[in-house]
Amino acid sequence: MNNKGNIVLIGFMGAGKTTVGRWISQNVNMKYIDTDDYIEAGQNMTIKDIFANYGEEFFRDLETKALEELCEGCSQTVISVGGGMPVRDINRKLMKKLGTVVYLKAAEEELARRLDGDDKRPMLAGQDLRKRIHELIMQREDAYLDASDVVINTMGMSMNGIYNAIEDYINDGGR
Ligand SMILES: Nc1ncnc2c1ncn2[C@@H]1O[C@H](COP(=O)(O)OP(=O)(O)O)[C@@H](O)[C@H]1O
Ligand SMILES: O=C(O)C1=C[C@@H](OP(=O)(O)O)[C@@H](O)[C@H](O)C1
Ligand SMILES: [Mg+2]
Repeated sequence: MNNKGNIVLIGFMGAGKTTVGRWISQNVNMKYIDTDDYIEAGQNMTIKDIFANYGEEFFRDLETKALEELCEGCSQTVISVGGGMPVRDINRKLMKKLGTVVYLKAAEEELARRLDGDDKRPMLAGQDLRKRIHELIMQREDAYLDASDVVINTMGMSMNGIYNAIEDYINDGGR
């Protein structure tokens, strides 16, 4: 594990970053921060309202600022980020500085099942869900791979199994 002992969870919307991050913090002695929660608390506004009032670029700037702040003070923390975080070069660098970056993957049809009916994710609003998921994954996959130290295909895995896979990677020397 890198010397700050942080784990950074990345991946597409619905991949389980927030769920896995929360599970780890509840079952292992690590703190937990979700950058979406961190941004919402800082702005006193939901992600949906931030997008509606100020647009995507403003939100992306807040994401970069959040990572910069977390790089200053975080240790022994699981950090789940938003699905778009790895798209900016600077964010990929900041995440590598922050900790071991884990890319959580799930099949597109499973993501669609999980995200169907969601109204909190502006990047998916008002479009054919399956098509939108596919299109965004195609745009983002290279950034996810470039950002990550390890990829975990979570299909059929329990929370415990996902955590064990992360721990195995770190214990095997990780990064
Ligand atoms: N491994 C999993 N198996 C089944 N459902 C899951 C799993 N991970 C997440 N979910 C469900 O998918 C939805 C999105 O999960 P979330 O953790 O918010 O994803 P992310 O933060 O990656 O967007 C939630 O309803 C959550 O309960
Ligand atoms: O993929 C994206 O661009 C986004 C993902 C969301 O987080 P989750 O991946 O946790 O849903 C949230 O940051 C915002 O709605 C934008
Ligand atoms: Mg999340």
